[in-house]
Amino acid sequence: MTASSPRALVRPPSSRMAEGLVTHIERTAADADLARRQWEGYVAALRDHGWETVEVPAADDCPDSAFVEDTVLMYGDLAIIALPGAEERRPEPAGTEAVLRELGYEIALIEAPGTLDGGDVLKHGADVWVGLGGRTNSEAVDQLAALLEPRGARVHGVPLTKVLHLKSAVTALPDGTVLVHPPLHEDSFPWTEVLEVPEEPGSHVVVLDESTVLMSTSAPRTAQLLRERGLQIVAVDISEFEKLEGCVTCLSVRLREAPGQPVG
Ligand SMILES: NC(=O)NCCC[C@H](N)C(=O)O
Repeated sequence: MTASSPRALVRPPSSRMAEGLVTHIERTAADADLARRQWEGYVAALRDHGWETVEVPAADDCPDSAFVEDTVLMYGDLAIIALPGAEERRPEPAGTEAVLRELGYEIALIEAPGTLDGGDVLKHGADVWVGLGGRTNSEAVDQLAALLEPRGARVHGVPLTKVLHLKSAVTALPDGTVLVHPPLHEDSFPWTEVLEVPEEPGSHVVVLDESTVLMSTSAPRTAQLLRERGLQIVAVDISEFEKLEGCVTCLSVRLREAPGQPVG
């Protein structure tokens, strides 16, 4: 990998992943062995597109620990370690924090009574939108504002009623267009550049580069829609993680600037 290769944190799934939390969907039996193979396929897709992956050690006693996105919010060379909204997930961020300290990132901690899951944070440019649902609260938004506004960010709370996390409902294309599946639209959504997608998983993309996005194989009509807009689509099967209310963004954390490197 070159010094400028994009990097992402990933975390192997727990053998107990089928015991993970579900909130807005019915529980269906997940296959942990298949989940492991799907996770390996997801990591391979990142690597096949030039990404370096950095593994956070597995936490087998934490069923939801593959959803590493929820444990941290990255902002340049600052890593803001989450305080998960669900008690069951509170042990997870320690492993992420240790890896990021080792890599030399500046570390800040969300502190009680603030709670935050990283899946509630959507960034584009200087804007940082934070979902206010069952996991992230307004005290955490205040803490993020105190940490990020001095760095030029604009932090906005976005109340949620229909989904687990903000990025369960919306993510952004490389050009900033926000994808939303209409039944999950909230009156609180502030975006004007919006593309409606025909499938719920269709609103979840990981931006691999300016013309390529990774998404789930469970959104084929959305994939076609995005291809017609000129995007390359990398589709991965994450069915077992979707059974635990996960999506493609949950399984990785993009590490932008390595400490000490010029801000890219
Ligand atoms: N960023 C995300 O959307 N993470 C998905 C977390 C799913 C997990 N079963 C949970 O309920 O916390």
